[in-house]
Amino acid sequence: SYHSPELVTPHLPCRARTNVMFLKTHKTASSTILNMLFRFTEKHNLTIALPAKQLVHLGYPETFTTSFVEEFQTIGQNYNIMCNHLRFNRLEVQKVMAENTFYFSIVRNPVSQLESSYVYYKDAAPAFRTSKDVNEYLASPMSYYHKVNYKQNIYARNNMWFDFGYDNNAKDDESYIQAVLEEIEQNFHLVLIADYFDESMILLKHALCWDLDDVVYFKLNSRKEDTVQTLTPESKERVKVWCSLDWKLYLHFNQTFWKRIQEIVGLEELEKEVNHLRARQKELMETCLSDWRPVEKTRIKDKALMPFQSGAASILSYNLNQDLDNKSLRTCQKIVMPELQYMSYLYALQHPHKKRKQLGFPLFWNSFQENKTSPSHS
Ligand SMILES: Nc1ncnc2c1ncn2[C@@H]1O[C@H](COP(=O)(O)OS(=O)(=O)O)[C@@H](OP(=O)(O)O)[C@H]1O
Repeated sequence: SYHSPELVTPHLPCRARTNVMFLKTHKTASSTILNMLFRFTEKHNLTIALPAKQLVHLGYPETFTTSFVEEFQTIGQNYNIMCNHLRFNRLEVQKVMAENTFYFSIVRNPVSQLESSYVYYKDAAPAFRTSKDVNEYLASPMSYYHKVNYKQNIYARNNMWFDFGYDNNAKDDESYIQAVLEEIEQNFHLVLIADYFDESMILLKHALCWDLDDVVYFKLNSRKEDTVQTLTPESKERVKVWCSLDWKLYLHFNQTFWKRIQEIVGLEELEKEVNHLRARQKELMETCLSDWRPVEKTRIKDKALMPFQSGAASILSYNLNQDLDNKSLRTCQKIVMPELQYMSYLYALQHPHKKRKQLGFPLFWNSFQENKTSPSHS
């Protein structure tokens, strides 16, 4: 039988990794991970590579270059964390991240990923805009997806493949796909699976030598039930053909994911730790939230916690408990804070002399300032 070194020396000491690059793919639970990495950045006082000037992403959908990073000219290859949306390009990313950086990403079953993408990017992608619903789109994608719109249609086909830096319209060729998968294996230490999110968090925790609290999260960017479209069984099969590059990407990394779980964690330990994670999450939700579940935008009391809305999706968020002490309030605010708000908050902290991000949200920054001194703010 297999003897890991842990059996001999029970708690092999390890040090938390603090140089981490996360490739934020689209509609894959990546905002939930970004929030986690933002909190980790603050906890350890790390330097994070944020979008330059008034950018909200690191140049996406353009291929990443260092010019998209705020103050790269002065900070150089000394960033600890990078996790905002970007289209991956190893050589340029390496110029930003410290030598011993841990690279990871996440993929999701393309069937649900595409449906989520369809609703969220309904207005942004011409192929989605001109079709009635996702089933109609999948019945004959080529009648909505045209070459002239390739650039705006990145969300409409093999979007994850595109995010990793590859051609999302490439031919489904076995040796090409193999070569890409091998390259991704080389560039990334770990690829997580959104469909097994809690298991992913435990694997990440082990790989990075982090604490349980570092991977505790509230689900962000989820949709109101009635904006989720139901795929017919035929549509589900069609996604696997229409997005065959993403489908093969997913199949491959789903396999490596479970191999890594067995090597690093073990199934028994995994179950135990997933239960711990869920218990801790529940505990935090009871402390932090006034409504147990996420609520839709019209019911969000603090406008500063309103998530960005897009397409035909109704994106949910949380209402905080009104009587939190200062310390809990700060913890709770951060764990529910939507991407754009948290990004511009960190930007103001790390680049105090630069012009603040103009997000067009109602006095979001002031609202957080007020919250610090007046916990009963609503
Ligand atoms: N923890 C966890 N577990 C499982 N699924 C989760 C989790 N967190 C977010 N989500 C789902 O991920 C979808 C949002 O993805 P992203 O945050 O990557 O979207 S975005 O590209 O940044 O806009 C969105 O999917 P849909 O609800 O299908 O749209 C979220 O519900």
